[in-house]
Amino acid sequence: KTVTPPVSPGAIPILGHTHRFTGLQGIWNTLEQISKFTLENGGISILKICEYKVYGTTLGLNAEDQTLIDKDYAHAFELLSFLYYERAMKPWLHLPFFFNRSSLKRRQDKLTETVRNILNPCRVYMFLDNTKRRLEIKMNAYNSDESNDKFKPVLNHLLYLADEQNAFSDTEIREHLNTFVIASYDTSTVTFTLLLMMIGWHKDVQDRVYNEIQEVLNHEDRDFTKSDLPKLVYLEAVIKETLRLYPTIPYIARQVNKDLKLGKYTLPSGSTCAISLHGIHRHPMWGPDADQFKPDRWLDPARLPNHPNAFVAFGVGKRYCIGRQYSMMVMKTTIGHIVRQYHVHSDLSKLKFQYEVVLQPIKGHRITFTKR
Ligand code: HEM
Repeated sequence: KTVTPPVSPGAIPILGHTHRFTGLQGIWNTLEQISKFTLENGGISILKICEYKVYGTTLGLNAEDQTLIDKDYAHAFELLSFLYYERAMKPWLHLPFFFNRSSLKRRQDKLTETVRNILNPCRVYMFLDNTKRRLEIKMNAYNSDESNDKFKPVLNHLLYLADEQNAFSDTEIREHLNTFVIASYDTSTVTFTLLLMMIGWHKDVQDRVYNEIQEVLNHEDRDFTKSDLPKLVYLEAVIKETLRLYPTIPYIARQVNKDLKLGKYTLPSGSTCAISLHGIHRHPMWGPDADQFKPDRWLDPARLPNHPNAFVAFGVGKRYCIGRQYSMMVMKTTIGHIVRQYHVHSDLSKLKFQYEVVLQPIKGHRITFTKR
């Protein structure tokens, strides 16, 4: 489904997280390009931007390259995530006996196969200029100066380690790439959408974000540098508060490997345990205003719960999100660029979600930009 809202003069409609994979083509490296494209076409999908970031950083693909993993790969992932949710909602399918005989299992196997075949390292090799040549050129450029800041896609690292140190098989490379893509694109998209919704609705918050950015950049028209990002303290508080109220992954799961006593209950060894991150973030330890959006709480340690796992939007323990730091940088930079140039508008009262593996805004997530 491609949803294209009407363009009203002076306003730039951005489709929040509309139906994924809208079929729009194009890459937007800068907001100028985004807004130009938006105005010409009536709307863009935030997902498309995040998708580009993910494919770019994971695989090093540019605009032309992306055709390799366009609709089939993306669509298969989307459906897989939905099937996972469908199984979770049907307790009888939790039992392997029923699940293995179900049409859901057959669909899952087929989609898994699609994903496997598309992101086959051999095909990625071929795609990167038909041979490894381009990859080698890239790697030489990177290796010649370790201290430079040049961007290295994950794929380059993996292939390099595989070739030079025999560290990974093709299958392992493929599985790692899949993990990166699936763990990063939808989470980033939804978080980005929610952030825009929050600052679009809370004008006072948006003004403070804007003022902080102007101060950190010294009112100069320049890009952010690495050293600017830690200074965006209020913006970080806004990001955390958004993720606290709406953890993009509302539940995580763990396998219980020995009987675990919790109060008067025992979780038996071998069972799978779902942990509600949403529940932890709304727990009374956050105070009577746990349900309210108050970024200021992050600026005063005395207002935060005295528990190391009170904020778990990026998970907890050994399987904690490895993209956390990166995500914070991306969110700060992207929101920073948008707020510098645009007023953001949204209507939070109409926002509706659906629980899937990643929380899905399904209604009321229209975001509008007007030029400052
Ligand atoms: C705002 C964006 C993101 C959120 C909210 C998020 C959240 C999470 C959560 C809740 C987990 C599960 C941790 C657990 O089970 O305890 C996770 C795992 C993971 N995330 Fe993220 N994530 C985000 C972005 C990213 C990005 C951009 C990447 C890649 C660069 C990434 C890579 C991963 C990987 C590889 C795992 C699996 C780690 C493991 O099982 O050891 N994530 N993430």
